[in-house]
Amino acid sequence: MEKSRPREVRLYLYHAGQCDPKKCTGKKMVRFKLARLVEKVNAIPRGSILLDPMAEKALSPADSITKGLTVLDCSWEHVEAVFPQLLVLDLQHRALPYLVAGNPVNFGRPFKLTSVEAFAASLYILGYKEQAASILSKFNWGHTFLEVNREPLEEYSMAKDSKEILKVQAEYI
Ligand SMILES: C[S@@+](CC[C@H](N)C(=O)[O-])C[C@H]1O[C@@H](n2cnc3c(N)ncnc32)[C@H](O)[C@@H]1O
Repeated sequence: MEKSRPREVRLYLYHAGQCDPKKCTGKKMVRFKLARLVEKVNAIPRGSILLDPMAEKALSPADSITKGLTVLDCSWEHVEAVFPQLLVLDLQHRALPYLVAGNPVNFGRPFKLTSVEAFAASLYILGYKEQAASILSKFNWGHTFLEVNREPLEEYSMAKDSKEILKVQAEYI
């Protein structure tokens, strides 16, 4: 029997305190109660998907999101040091496939997404398109992310598994 699908995905933000909280998209999501702030690394829900730009496996519709989705909001300068430390925890590390930033600071830059963009891309790929649009709607540039990535996002959301995601990605790189 098919597992029941939650109506919305639970979103968790672990904030490493390395960026300006006024500009941080993750902190803004927490203020709007769109994501729950996790204060300690050990409090990240076990079994949840951790969006890790260095992960070997790509996120795909085959992933189970029943335990939720976690973004680690840290400075890009520290990504290579921070993520490997979390490999000891029971989390599903997943990288997002090729997508470009839609925010005005890094517009058009591939792979390096803000926290809200990473959440929205994941939700879209996992079939939670309304929730993706809803979290982006709190940012005046948010709709741009979906507009510039609509085609790959649609294709990724129809992929069977991580291998198929990589095949689709190859069309765009
Ligand atoms: C490095 S932080 C920077 C956040 C930025 N300070 C902000 O205001 O949104 C962005 C986080 O989003 C997730 N993320 C971004 N791009 C990603 C990718 N290509 N694959 C997987 N996760 C990604 C990761 O959890 C990453 O640590």
